[in-house]
Parts: sequence; C-alpha cells; structure tokens
Amino acid sequence: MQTIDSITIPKREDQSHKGDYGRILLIGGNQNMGGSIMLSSRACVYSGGGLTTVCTHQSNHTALHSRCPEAMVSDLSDIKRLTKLVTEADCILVGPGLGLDIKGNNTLTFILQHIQPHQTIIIDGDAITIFSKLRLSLPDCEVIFTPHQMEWERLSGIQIDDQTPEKNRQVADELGAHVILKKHHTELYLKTGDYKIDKGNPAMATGGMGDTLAGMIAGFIGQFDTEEAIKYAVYIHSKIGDQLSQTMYVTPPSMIINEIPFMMKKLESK
Ligand SMILES: NC(=O)C1=CN([C@@H]2O[C@H](COP(=O)(O)OP(=O)(O)OC[C@H]3O[C@@H](n4cnc5c(N)ncnc54)[C@H](O)[C@@H]3O)[C@@H](O)[C@H]2O)[C@@H](O)CC1
Ligand SMILES: Nc1ncnc2c1ncn2[C@@H]1O[C@H](COP(=O)(O)OP(=O)(O)O)[C@@H](O)[C@H]1O
Ligand SMILES: [Mg+2]
Repeated sequence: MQTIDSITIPKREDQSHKGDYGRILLIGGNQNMGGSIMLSSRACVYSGGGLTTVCTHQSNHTALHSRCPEAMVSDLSDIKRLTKLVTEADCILVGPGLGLDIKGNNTLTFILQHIQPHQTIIIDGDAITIFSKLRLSLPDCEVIFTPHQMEWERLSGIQIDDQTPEKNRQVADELGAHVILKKHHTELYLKTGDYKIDKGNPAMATGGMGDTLAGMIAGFIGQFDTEEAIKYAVYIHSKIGDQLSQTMYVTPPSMIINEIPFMMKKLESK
C-alpha cells in the first residue's frame, strides 16, 4: 500500500468561472443534526466547489445561511425541487446528519434511483448505515464511500479487528466503489490502487470531522479528477489537523475548514 506523502494542486485557469468548478449537491442534516451538513457545506465552499446547494431540513436554513452564505438551500421534503437539483448536479454528497428514520431511508433510496451515470455520489455517515441495513443496490455511476471503521463493519460485514487491507480490497472490488476507510492513518481503496496516509492525529477525534472531510471531497470532485480529488482531500484534511495540533489540544472541524484555502495555496503548483 502506497503512502501519500505529498500532493500538488493545479493552478486555476485565468479563463474560468464558477461553472467550471462543479455543481455540488449536499444532502443531509435532519432536525437534530443540522450542524453536520453545515460543516460539509462550508468545507465544500472553502475547498473551491463552484456552486454549492444544500438540501436539508427547513429548520436548518437560517443557521446555514448565517454560517455559509455562499451556499444555496432547499427543503429536504420538497421532492419536486430535489428531483431538479439531482438532475443538475455534477456531484452529490448524501448522508451527514441524515438520520436513520424512514425519511432518511426514503431520501437515500430516491437519490440512488435518480442519479445518472455521468454523476458522482459520495455516500457518508447515516447514508452508509442505511445502505447497509436496507441492502440497497448501487447505481451505474462513480461511487465513493467514506466509512469510519464501525460504518465499514456494517457495510462490509468485516469486524473492526479483522479489517485487513486484503479483505478491505476484496469488498471494495465487490462493491465496485472507491472506499475511504477513516481511522488513525486512513486507508484509501481506490479503483486503481490502495493508498494510506500517515498524517492525522487524535486532536482530530471530534464530532463533525468526517462531515468536514466529506464536504472537502465533494468540493474537490467538482474541480479535479476523481482519484486525485480524493487523495487531495484526505491529505489536506489531515495535514491541516497536524499543523493545528502543534498548538491546539483539540482541532475543531470549523477551524480545519478555515485553513483549507490557505493550505491549498501552499500546495499549489509553482
Ligand atoms: N454536529 C452534528 O450534527 C454531528 C452529526 N453527526 C452525524 O451523526 C450521524 C452518526 O454518525 P456517528 O459516526 O456518530 O455514529 P455511528 O453510530 O455510525 O458510529 C459511531 C460509533 O462508532 C464507533 N467507532 C469505531 N471505530 C470508529 C472510528 N474509527 N471512528 C469513529 N467511530 C468509530 C464509536 O464507538 C462511535 O461511537 C452521522 O450522520 C454523522 O454525520 C456526527 O458527525 C457528529 C456531529
Ligand atoms: N486518532 C485519529 N487520528 C487521525 N485521524 C483521526 C483520528 N480520530 C479521528 N480522525 C479523523 O476524523 C474523521 C472522523 O470521521 P467521522 O467519524 O465520520 O466523524 P463525524 O461523523 O463525527 O463527522 C476521520 O477523517 C478520521 O480519520
Ligand atoms: Mg461520519
């Protein structure tokens, strides 16, 4: 398994506009977990996603606008609008704070039925748990799962202590998806190979840290090749965590997000 120990981000073209950097749709945040999709949204915007739309419970709209005015919002229960947004998106992230009730089940099932082959879907958090529980089928498009070890146990059937690279690779192949197995030294089972990251630290063990990574991946998918986008996101997320942990005992996800554009600039190709 290859370690990702450096990355370089391409410079932006002068002749470019927001439409060139992705239409991203983020779906999640029920009445109790609005914060999760707000973190994903800010992470997506701060990662450079061109146009970010957030489909979340209506009670989250005001808070989301106040934390992230760059994002557009839609009500999760407005199916007509959701259908239109799904059609228009380049990349869809589903799951942060979605909830495990019937509404969460119906939302994920709907998205998987309507996504088209040219689109990319990132399945995170509660959407992984629902996908595993309902034994849903994957659509014919690029799929990225971002489980932590417990979510991977639910999805793969491999208990945490038995999650070896060989077994993980086999299930990733069976799924036909990219798998980002989040843990201390996260592992990436991409379609073209296996990678790991030797950055990241326990100051990052805070709720919302994975919601942030999922939003970063979504923002990067809008701009870069899929596998590059995944590698950039996982690397930058942990590198910022390590940088902040030099002076901070814990590294709140909101502060990781603030640093994303600065770290991207540092890593921009010369
Ligand atoms: N501010 C918010 O609204 C937040 C919402 N969240 C949402 O809450 C939902 C449930 O996610 P959870 O992950 O808490 O719940 P889960 O029940 O899926 O998993 C959490 C449990 O898994 C176990 N576990 C084992 N290995 C682990 C590893 N490497 N990393 C993390 N956990 C590991 C831990 O015992 C942990 O309590 C998700 O939709 C998530 O997006 C969380 O992100 C927390 C913050
Ligand atoms: N001890 C640790 N070392 C390195 N990274 C960690 C550590 N603990 C947590 N992280 C990172 O924090 C994130 C946690 O993801 P997740 O559990 O999905 O969070 P949440 O759902 O609360 O947003 C992952 O990217 C994981 O790699
Ligand atoms: Mg999570």
